[in-house]
Amino acid sequence: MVYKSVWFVLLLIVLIFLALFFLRVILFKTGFIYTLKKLWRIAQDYFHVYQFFKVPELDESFKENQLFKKVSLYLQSLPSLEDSDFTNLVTSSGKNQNDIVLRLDPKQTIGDEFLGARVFWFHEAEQTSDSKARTFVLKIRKADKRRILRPYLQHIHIVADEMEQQGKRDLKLYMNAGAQSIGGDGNVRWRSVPFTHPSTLDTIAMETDLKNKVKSDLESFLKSKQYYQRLGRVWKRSFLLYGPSGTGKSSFVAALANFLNYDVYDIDLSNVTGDSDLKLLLLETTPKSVVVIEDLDRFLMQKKSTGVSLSGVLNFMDGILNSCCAEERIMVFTMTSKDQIDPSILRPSRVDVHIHFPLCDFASFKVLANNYLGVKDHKLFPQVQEIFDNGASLSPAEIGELMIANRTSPTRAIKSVISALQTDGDGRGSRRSGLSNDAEELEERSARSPLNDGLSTVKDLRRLYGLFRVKSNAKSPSFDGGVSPRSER
Ligand SMILES: Nc1ncnc2c1ncn2[C@@H]1O[C@H](COP(=O)(O)OP(=O)(O)OP(=O)(O)O)[C@@H](O)[C@H]1O
Ligand SMILES: [Mg+2]
Repeated sequence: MVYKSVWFVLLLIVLIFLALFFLRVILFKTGFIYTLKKLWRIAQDYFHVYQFFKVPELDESFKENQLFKKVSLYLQSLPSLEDSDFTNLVTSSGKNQNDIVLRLDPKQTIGDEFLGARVFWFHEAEQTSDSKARTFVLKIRKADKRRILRPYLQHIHIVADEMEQQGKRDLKLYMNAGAQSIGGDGNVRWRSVPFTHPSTLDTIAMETDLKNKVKSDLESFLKSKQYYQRLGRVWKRSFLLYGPSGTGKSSFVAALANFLNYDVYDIDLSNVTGDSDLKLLLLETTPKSVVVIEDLDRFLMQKKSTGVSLSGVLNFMDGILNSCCAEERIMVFTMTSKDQIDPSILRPSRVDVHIHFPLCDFASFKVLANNYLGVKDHKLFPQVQEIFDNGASLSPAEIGELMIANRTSPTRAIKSVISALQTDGDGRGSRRSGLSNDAEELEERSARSPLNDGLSTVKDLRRLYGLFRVKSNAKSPSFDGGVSPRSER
């Protein structure tokens, strides 16, 4: 009898173990618990009163809503986005296109916890006449609203700003769309594309001292909000980049934007209808941006019939507008030479820093050789240095193109640069003086052993790319900056 009851107890224990095992499988390996939780939440939601707050992508004047950008960034950081039933995986539109980011699906709702309250986010896409306006909607319990709404929005700002500083924000390049696209529903002054220019301050061939000065100037600018406020000055910094074509002015603008993690607003003055249009363009830029006007000298000298006057440009540079919409902005103006420019453009405080971009010297050549050919030193370097010392020079763009065309062989690349410097490098310090004419060039090319089948001289390049070099002195680069700068004139 005792024997039988022992067997019975053992059987019972085994059965209980089996039952527990299957229960565990059912609960954890299936979605049973998850479904129960979800049903419980739906039941809870049903008995609460909610308020909805919309965050549209564009405001009433079709400007980008900054809060929309921040919410978009903030939602990417939420673990609930990753844990939700489904979400969108998209490749980043930023520099690293291999990055995969999570994006809220239009049919998706995700939750977030803040100060013990639960809030929800979802998307709402409204189809207008010619564009799809996106809106984020925040769903918050009425009982929690008064307590958490403001701190929650502040929290979003802080998290999004931190993510921006860590470079998680995809930069954008804005271009002024021109008169034809202004007016009407959904039309905007600025059109944007992802900004993916790879140029950095490290890849720019520039005197090391000057580069370090630029870096520390930018770093101190970023930290000086209070300082500028105390001085009663607008927190902005203006740069004038001047030098011959192909010396790296545009690449430097891109490098600035990458260094600061700022968007770029590229103003094409020939697309601006008049002074007021120019003002409105500036009004519609956002903080943390580099606003660029390229080839300002060419525009001012051509006096095109765009309606933009010199005073319009001056107002743009430092006018009353700055007080309301130029905070935390870098303004950059590029030109080939300051010689023909109206002195009022260059007056102190209108442009804070003047940077000269000269033709290549030996130091810049070495940076280019390292960047383009991966060569830090080479037996031909002394010969190159001698040619530079004798006064020959080309633009970094011309030297860079020769290096790209011959990149499979550093020796061939350097030889082609030497040959180009001797024939095209202003003729100074080479066997001939003055610029070679085409007959001499042909004669010389037939006598010269072919360095490669492709591009060997700068003339080839100029024919190919239509590069026209403006002659200038290959002086050492200069940096003229400071909060109260001097004009070099
Ligand atoms: N200082 C430099 N360092 C590195 N690369 C350079 C430099 N200057 C020119 N390059 C290379 O040459 C090309 C042309 O340069 P970029 O467009 O920046 O010249 P630019 O001064 O703006 O010319 P332009 O006045 O004609 O607009 C770029 O691809 C860039 O990589
Ligand atoms: Mg340029």
